[in-house]
Formats: sequence, structure tokens, C-alpha cells
Amino acid sequence: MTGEGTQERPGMSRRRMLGFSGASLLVGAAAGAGLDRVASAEEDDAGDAIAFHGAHQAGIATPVQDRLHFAAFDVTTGDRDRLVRMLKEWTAAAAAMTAGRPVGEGAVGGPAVAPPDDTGEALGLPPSRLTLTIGFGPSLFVKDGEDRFGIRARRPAALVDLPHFPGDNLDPARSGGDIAVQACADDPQVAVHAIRNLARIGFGVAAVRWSQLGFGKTSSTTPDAQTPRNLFGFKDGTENIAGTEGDLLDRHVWAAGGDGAGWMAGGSYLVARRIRMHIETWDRTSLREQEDVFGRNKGEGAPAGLKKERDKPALAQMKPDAHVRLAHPDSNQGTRILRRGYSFTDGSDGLGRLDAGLFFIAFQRDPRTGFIRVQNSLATDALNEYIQHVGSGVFACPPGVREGGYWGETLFA
Ligand SMILES: C=CC1=C(C)c2cc3[nH]c(cc4nc(cc5[nH]c(cc1n2)c(C)c5CCC(=O)O)C(CCC(=O)O)=C4C)c(C)c3C=C
Ligand SMILES: [Fe+2]
Repeated sequence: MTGEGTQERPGMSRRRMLGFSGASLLVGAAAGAGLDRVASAEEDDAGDAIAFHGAHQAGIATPVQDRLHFAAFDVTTGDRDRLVRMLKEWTAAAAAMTAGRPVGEGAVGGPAVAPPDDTGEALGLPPSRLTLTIGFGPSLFVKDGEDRFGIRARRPAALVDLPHFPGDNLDPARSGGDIAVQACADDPQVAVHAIRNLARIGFGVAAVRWSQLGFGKTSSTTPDAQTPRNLFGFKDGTENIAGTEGDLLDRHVWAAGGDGAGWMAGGSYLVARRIRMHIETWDRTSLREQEDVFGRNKGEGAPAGLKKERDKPALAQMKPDAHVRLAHPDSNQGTRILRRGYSFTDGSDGLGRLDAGLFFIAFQRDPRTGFIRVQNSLATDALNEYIQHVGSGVFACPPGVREGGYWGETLFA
């Protein structure tokens, strides 16, 4: 079961659809030189597209891309059939865009008297490893006590409303949502194009409630890659679950049939937190204090008292309130979560401070024994002096889509 979602496959790029790309020219020029050259031109695009269909949704265990556009939607209709129709249209659009194809008849292929099916800003761009991952929030199942779509009884026990944590300062306008879509790509324009086109398709059925752009991935699911750094300058993602660790994914990330909600088997639960980081305060903090806060050194990323980033942490050598000590599985009954967050900077706050931080995303088999357990443990975290959680969401991400199926099929069928 595991490993399927990590497969990359060559996709037909938007450029090749238009037939004027460098790759197409190469293919054309090579035609006279024999099939070998054509084959290698094909290979030039290999890896650009991540398979959309499979047992698990892409964008969870697949390698982390450089950019994020995350959007939470409110469903504005009470009509179940319209919602399902939109999910089917979204699925077709998502399958096309992740393969590098435009939506429907494209940006210029349809009738001149109607708005184009595709908004066009990704024309000429390759798939850029775009992944689109959908999740359903608690309010899709019950909102203000109302079962709008007849799915109240199908709400998984694991899809709990997150409790209030000490220090939370959540903005309702940046929290919640009936449906979330995580778009990740190596080109921000491709990620933004994807969300924009889903929003366009959803007009009259779902409206964007809030969204977040992210850059500089702060964790990785490929252990051989260099560990990225967060906005505090520390390597982030050293101890993460890798996309290749099938046993860990099965134990800690993928929901199973026996977990209580059969329709979620092969899916996962996404917790998103917009965490503001007080950059200016941090930048006036001594190096020793910074390293004590995390329990790792800044240059190499080695655990306190040790030499190399991958050395096994000795928790007792860290301060009792060090972030890594409190977040470590040994302090949390063995809990592991798959982190997939991104940095953000959204201008400044009018007081001369950057509105910057970490858009934290974690996938887990059950938020009660995943994020919630770790976040409770972080109540005494030394890092809390320098951060504040200002946005939040929890979403049930269904299993992957089979060929001919649609997003949410196991829930609505
Ligand atoms: C509830 C879960 C977590 C939140 C929220 C969180 C916020 C947060 N983290 C950093 C920076 C780092 N975190 C690191 C490790 C780490 N963090 C969590 C969980 C949360 N972090 C876990 C489970 C771990 C791994 C612990 C382990 O097994 O050792 C690190 C160290 C490098 C690494 O392993 O990734 C850094 C650095 C920030 C800046 C932040 C909020 C803004
Ligand atoms: Fe952390």
C-alpha cells in the first residue's frame, strides 16, 4: 500500500500541449535523427508530474515541493448533489492540472463568447510537481447543529475540534473551513493557478474562507535532501517521517479501516496552524539562548552536546523546556507526526514588525494522539516566548482517487 503515492511519472507539460516549447522543438528537430533522441527529450520532462491517482493522495508522503498555496473553503450551498457535482469537477480539473494540462477546453480553446475554462496564467509552464490534496473539516459534517449534507453520522471520531491551547490567539477569519485544498508545487504560479481555478469552478457552491501562501519548505519527506532552515535560521525537519518509511507511515500517518471510519482508510488527518514568529525579538536573542530554546545547535543542527545533525538526541542533555525535548516521541508516548510546513511573510503589521512565521502542517493517523498530544506537551516550550498560534484548521483527507473516481467518493457514495 505504501510507496504508491511517492511515484513520479512523466506528464505532458502545458508547453507541449501548445506545441511551441523548447522540448517540442527538441522532439521535432530530433525526429530526423532517430527515436533515441526523441526518447531522451521525453525523459527531460520525467519527474515534472506527480501521479494524481493512487491508494493515497499525493502531497502527504510525496517529496515536498518548494511552494505552497493552501486554501480553506466554506460550502455556500445546502444542496448535496451540487456539492458532489463540484467535487467531481474539481477532481477532473485537479487530474488535468497536476499532469500539466489546462482545465477543460483550456484558456484559449473554447468558444470566444464564453469565459475560458482555464484562467491561463500557467500556460507554458511545466507541471512543476504540482500536488493537490483535499480535506474535509468538522463543519462539513455538522455546522451550527445542522447536518446540511446528510453525513453527520459519517464524521470520524478522530476529526475532533481542536481544543484551546494556552497562548492561542486564533483569528476566526484565518481558521476553520468546510473543505481545504493544499496545493504544493515548485513554481508558485502553478500552485496559485490551481487554487484559483478550483475557486472559479466552485463559484456558487464553495467560496474561499482564507488562504495562505508559503515558501521555503520547513521540513522534508526525503531524508537524503539537505534539511531546510526555518525563519529562525535553524534546520527544521531533521526528525521527520520520510516518504519511504512505509512502516512508520502505516503506523502513524495513514488511517486504517479498523480505526472507526471505513471511508477514511488510506487517508490521513491534516492539522494546519498559522504560527507567527517574532523575528525581531529573536534577532536580539543570544546564540546560546537560541540553541537552548531548540536543544540543537544552529550551524550543524546537532542535538545538544553532540556533533552531527543525525546523531541520536540525548534528551537529558537539553534544557527541560527545550522544544525538541518536549516534541520528541520519548516525551509523547511514542507519538510521530509527518510535518510538511512552509515559511510565510505577509508584509508587516503596521508596528514595524514582519508578519512572518511558520505555516505548520502535520499529517497523522489521529489528531488526538498526534498533534494534540504533542501540542499539549509544548505548553512549557521555551519557544513559546517567540511564537504565537494565530490560525488553525483540522481536516480529514480521504484516501487517494482511483481512475474514474472523484475526491470524497468514499464519503458520499
Ligand atoms: C505540535 C507540534 C509542533 C509544533 C506546533 C511545532 C512548531 C515549531 N517548530 C519549530 C522548529 C523546530 N521543530 C523541530 C522539531 C520538532 N518539532 C515538532 C513538533 C512541532 N513543532 C516535532 C515533532 C519535532 C521533532 C522532534 C524530534 O523527534 O526530535 C526542530 C528541530 C529539527 C527537526 O527535527 O525538525 C526545529 C528547529 C518552529 C520554529 C515552530 C513554530 C514556529
Ligand atoms: Fe517543531
